[in-house]
Amino acid sequence: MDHAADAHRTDLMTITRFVLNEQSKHPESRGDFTILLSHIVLGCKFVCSAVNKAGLAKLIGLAGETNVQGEEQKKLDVLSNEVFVKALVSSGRTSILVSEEDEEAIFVEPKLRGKYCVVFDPLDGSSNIDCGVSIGTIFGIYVVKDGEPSLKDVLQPGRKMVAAGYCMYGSFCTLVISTGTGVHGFTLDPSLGEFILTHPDIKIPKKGKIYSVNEGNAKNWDGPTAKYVQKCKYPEDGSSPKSLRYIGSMVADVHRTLLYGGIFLYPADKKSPNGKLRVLYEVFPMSFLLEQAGGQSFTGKERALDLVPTNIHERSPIFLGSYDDVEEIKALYAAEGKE
Ligand SMILES: O=P(O)(O)OC[C@H]1O[C@](O)(COP(=O)(O)O)[C@@H](O)[C@@H]1O
Ligand SMILES: [Mg+2]
Ligand SMILES: [Mg+2]
Repeated sequence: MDHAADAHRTDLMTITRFVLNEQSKHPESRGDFTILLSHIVLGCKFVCSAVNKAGLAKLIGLAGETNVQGEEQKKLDVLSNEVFVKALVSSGRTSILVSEEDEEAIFVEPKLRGKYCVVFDPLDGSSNIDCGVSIGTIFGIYVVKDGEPSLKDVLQPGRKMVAAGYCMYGSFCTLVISTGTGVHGFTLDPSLGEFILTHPDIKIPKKGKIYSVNEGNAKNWDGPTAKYVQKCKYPEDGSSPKSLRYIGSMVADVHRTLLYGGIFLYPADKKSPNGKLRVLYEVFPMSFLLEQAGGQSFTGKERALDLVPTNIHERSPIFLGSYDDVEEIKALYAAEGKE
């Protein structure tokens, strides 16, 4: 799809108009989701602005340090967490929040409660903050069951999410979301302060030419991962080797995978048998988006969205990307099971 040409046809569709259009397809809807999303969008704009100023404002000092005015400086991930917690609580549409930055789930006080639970990584790619490389925010949304909210509302398989998305703070600011009817990408116009639909109905290429993994962990990989990466470099069918791209920010690596195709891996290894990435606010939202775009996501054992987490910061190995590329790694794990 020619996204540049499509951007013209979208007639300056802002994210607010887009979500209101979606809402009008559900006559029973009372606009709760639209309000929640507008608060998430506000959080993204706020963090985007802080990220853009970080190099100058010395926001990237260590948490607890003081700046020249004697004010306490906050690390960007601490600041981003505060921004999102405030934005989500003040929406009046959430009951439970799970953030990478908070050890415990946050239960919203009864008078501000609403029907959603939001799981999020307020700032993903922390190792890239200080050098100005793309970082992002990842979020997933569940509906809270009736009655007193409890951890059971969040410890659910990823397929139960009603929406997921991420915002990438890169050379421009991009917000990618899915409410279960395809994946749509918006780009922030800084002069308008509006996210404009630039990438409607994103579909990941069926097969890609890029693999993305931290190869520094290779000596500890299991057989199927090692075999897969070997095949990327030395294809047995005589085709060209895949290119390696690895930014080290999941948001940026997954965004490129979504647009260009290929595979992103954060596998298990001998040192980290559950991999590194967190199920609720990294693996699930990205898997939801990739499936909605026509790709796949696999843990080495099962479809990632079928996992049932038992604690809020649980980790899982992850292989996600183009349908055919993920099929190949699935076949290698299936073959290992038969050896
Ligand atoms: O440095 P490594 O081990 O390759 O890990 C990179 C991964 O770690 C992360 O930075 C973890 O996320 P946080 O920065 O939110 O902790 C991912 O964005 C990225 O995919
Ligand atoms: Mg992260
Ligand atoms: Mg983080």
